[in-house]
Amino acid sequence: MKRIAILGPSTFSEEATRHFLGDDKFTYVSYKLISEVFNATASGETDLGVIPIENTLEGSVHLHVDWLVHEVDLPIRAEWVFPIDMNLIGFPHPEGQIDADNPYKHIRKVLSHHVVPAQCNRFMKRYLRDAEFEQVSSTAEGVRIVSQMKDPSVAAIGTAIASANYGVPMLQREIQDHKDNMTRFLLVGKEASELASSEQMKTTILVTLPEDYPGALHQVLSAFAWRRINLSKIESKPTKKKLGNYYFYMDIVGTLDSVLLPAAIQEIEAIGCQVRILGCYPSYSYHSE
Ligand SMILES: O=C(O)C(=O)Cc1ccccc1
Repeated sequence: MKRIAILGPSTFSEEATRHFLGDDKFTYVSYKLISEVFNATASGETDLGVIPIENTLEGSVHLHVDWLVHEVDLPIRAEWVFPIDMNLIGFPHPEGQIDADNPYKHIRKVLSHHVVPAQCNRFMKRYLRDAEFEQVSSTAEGVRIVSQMKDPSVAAIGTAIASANYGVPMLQREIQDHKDNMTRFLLVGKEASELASSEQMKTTILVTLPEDYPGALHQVLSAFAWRRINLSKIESKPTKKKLGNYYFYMDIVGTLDSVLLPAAIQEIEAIGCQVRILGCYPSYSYHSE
């Protein structure tokens, strides 16, 4: 059985991965830090790794994109999108509600993963105004700490599974700003995975433009445009080598097995762009069970 590294246990990554890949074909190996997920997969300790990469409200998880681009050489093998329901998890105040307007007034500190506050902004402004946010390595780690502290003034935001597994009560379900809060996950690994094919294939490339070439980005985009190749994402990111130097991270709808996409890539290389292919992989959309 293939081994898959995930941030976990009882995280959104685990929920999303079990939903898509099931429980019988893979062994899931939990790591506390996302850097450990990358390193385990790069060193061969696991065959594959799962990385949360982008959220509807927050956009890219920059730290994870940086790891993928700068720290490891792990091709993308699949992607899927999963709805994320954030939950407030903690102990109620022993004397009951201390403020008539706010049942969570007793909470002074909230622990969670760093991408969480942007997804629960409205709820936190309304009910957790006096609470300090403390970043921990995963949502489940926050719930684990709360379970040990048993202090009602410290709560966490995480999965329903973490609440059940760590025995910390669910104070309020679905506190995310938008009902359709989605996160995109990537499966990465050195070896091709034997996953079910998807009708939608995607290719991710990084493009560095030649310096002093006016209109280079326009030419890159037109190489895709006139072939009617769709880009589903384009983001500029610093190269980290020199201030003001950027590369473009592009998700392209299409496969390298086609005629058109390799031709477009050749065309942009011909104008002096550097192209690195991060992966060509099936993209799965979400279907509720
Ligand atoms: O900490 C987790 O539960 C994760 O899997 C990372 C994460 C956090 C918030 C939304 C999606 C993924």
